[in-house]
Amino acid sequence: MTIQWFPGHMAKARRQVTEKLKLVDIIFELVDARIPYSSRNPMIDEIIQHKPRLVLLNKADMADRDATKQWINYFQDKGIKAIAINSQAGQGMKEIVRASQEILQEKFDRMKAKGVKPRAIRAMIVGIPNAGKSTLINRLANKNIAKTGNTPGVTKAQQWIKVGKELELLDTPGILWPKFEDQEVGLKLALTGAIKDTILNLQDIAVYALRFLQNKYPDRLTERYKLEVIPEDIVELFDEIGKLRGCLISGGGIDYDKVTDLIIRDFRSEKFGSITLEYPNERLDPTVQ
Ligand SMILES: Nc1nc2c(ncn2[C@@H]2O[C@H](COP(=O)(O)OP(=O)(O)OP(=O)(O)O)[C@@H](O)[C@H]2O)c(=O)[nH]1
Repeated sequence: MTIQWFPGHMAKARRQVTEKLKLVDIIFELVDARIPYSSRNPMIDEIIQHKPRLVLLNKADMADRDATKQWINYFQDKGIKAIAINSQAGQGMKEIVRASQEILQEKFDRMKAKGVKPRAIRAMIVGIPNAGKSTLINRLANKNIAKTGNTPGVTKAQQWIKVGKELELLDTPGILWPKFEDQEVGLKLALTGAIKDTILNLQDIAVYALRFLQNKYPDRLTERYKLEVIPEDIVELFDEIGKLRGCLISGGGIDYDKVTDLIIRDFRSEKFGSITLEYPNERLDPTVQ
């Protein structure tokens, strides 16, 4: 699915989330653990207002463990609970329920004191395209998708998925737009697959990946392509990888398109290992001192 975020789309996406806010106790904000800053919706705080939230650092299996810990602390410092999960393998699912209960403990205690009958926590997942929303919903539903009846009192019928006795999840997630504030954010989104390749120049994405590896993980780059040295010059680096990998055009020159595809594919399929593309201490968020 190609999503083009025009102002009208953004307004609609926002309205859809806003409409459902009143139905839930908590928002599960799903972000990509490799780019927790760039994969957050820039207006999320404004959109969800004071609704309790749990940040889920998804695809933690593809991210650097130490970086993920730093991100959890970063959110904690902002007063937001965050946990690392792997929706594909179903890791962290119990933790989601536990963390939600912890966050909502006071609210539910108050309800109990007022004599309100105990009920399951109601939640909704929001996130940018490709963050893993459907994968997480399927995991939490655990194949036994037990759609409950419509919630009375709302004009449009809502379907809820029961997750054990403790949690009910809206079956349609809120899709929000990513940040488009600068080129680097765009490159990170493209490299991790959050935006369609056609939006950005593929070679720019591959160059970004190579530069990142050159700086942060030279050993992994050397090891993957069996490089003797890593040329500083990016064209030379493309040439070297092309030669070693046989990415050649018929006359014998380097086929840069092939090298480009190779690098992007290798990154996405974790041939360079688990990698986080941004750290909280890089002062990415202008609102953070
Ligand atoms: N390695 C890994 N891959 C994941 C994880 N969660 C989701 N994926 C993969 O990420 C891709 C996107 O997942 P989806 O569940 O389709 O994402 P979505 O947010 O529903 O995407 P849209 O429908 O575009 O909004 C799929 O290829 C999933 O298999 C995870 O925790 N680890």
